[in-house]
Amino acid sequence: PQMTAQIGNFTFKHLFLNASGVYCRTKQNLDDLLDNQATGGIVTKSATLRSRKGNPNPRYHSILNGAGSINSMGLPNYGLQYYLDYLLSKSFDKPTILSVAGTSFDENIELLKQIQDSDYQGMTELNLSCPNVVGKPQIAYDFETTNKILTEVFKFFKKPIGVKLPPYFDLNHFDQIAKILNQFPLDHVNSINSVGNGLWIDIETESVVIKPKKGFGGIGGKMVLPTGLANVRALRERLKPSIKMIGTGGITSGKDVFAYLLCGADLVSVGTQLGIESPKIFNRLESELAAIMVEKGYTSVNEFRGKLKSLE
Ligand SMILES: O=C(O)c1[nH]c(=O)[nH]c(=O)c1Cl
Repeated sequence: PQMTAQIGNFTFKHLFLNASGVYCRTKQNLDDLLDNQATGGIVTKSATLRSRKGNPNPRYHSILNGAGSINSMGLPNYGLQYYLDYLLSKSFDKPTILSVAGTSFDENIELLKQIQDSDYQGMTELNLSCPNVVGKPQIAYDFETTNKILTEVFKFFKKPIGVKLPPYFDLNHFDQIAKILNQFPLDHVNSINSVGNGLWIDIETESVVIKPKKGFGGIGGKMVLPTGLANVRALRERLKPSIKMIGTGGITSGKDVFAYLLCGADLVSVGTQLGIESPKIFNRLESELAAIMVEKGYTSVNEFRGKLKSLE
């Protein structure tokens, strides 16, 4: 069955991406993802201008035997130049998405200016939703600042760009963020990032399980699937068709991928479960999705993408 997607001028021959931050910090990670035949493209760890060590360990913990994850990594990455060098070091047979996350308004602008002035011709994703930089709010929860940043960006940035959003939990917030995003020539929206500032406790030790922020961190994995589905569905219904959708959050099976496609996702990305299973997960997800499509008599994802039924 035909499982492909298009974002702007980029054709994805497979529907699967890594979620930024998982299995994508090093050039070796990115090559492993690239070499996997079931990945449609690759996404880098969000880059800052300079290399960052990130928050102190322990900063990641698996919850309830892999039902979820909590992380407060703190944006550890090798800096924009490292990822640009990698992306300019060879030609790629799949689309690449360079994720960036400045820790200030000015850093976000400078990151994008350097990408605009570089020879990089792939896709860029502005991460507006990192929940783990101590003292910094998630930009996309501040609608005015989000509008201000995107207004400034589109004065000079002419290459393909999308945004990574945090989960919203209020229908009016979906209305507000969609109204802002619809004003800009965005290629895509990627929803959701981790559910910010959860807390996990070890009953034995009567302690939190990660060190940064007194144990508070972003929640990912299966337990955030309902939130991810809702955000993709709500944003798809509100965003103009030219803004394509990457569905992220809690994918562990072909059924979850099918659900995201029904909500309108063009592509999906996998984080927590990728960290557990390594890139071979993409082969499993693709064959599970194909089996569901065959069983239902679908020959192309276009026959059911975005066609989630309500109960009339
Ligand atoms: O702590 C992190 O590095 C991190 N962790 C997340 O769960 N989402 C993000 O966007 C980032 Cl930037």
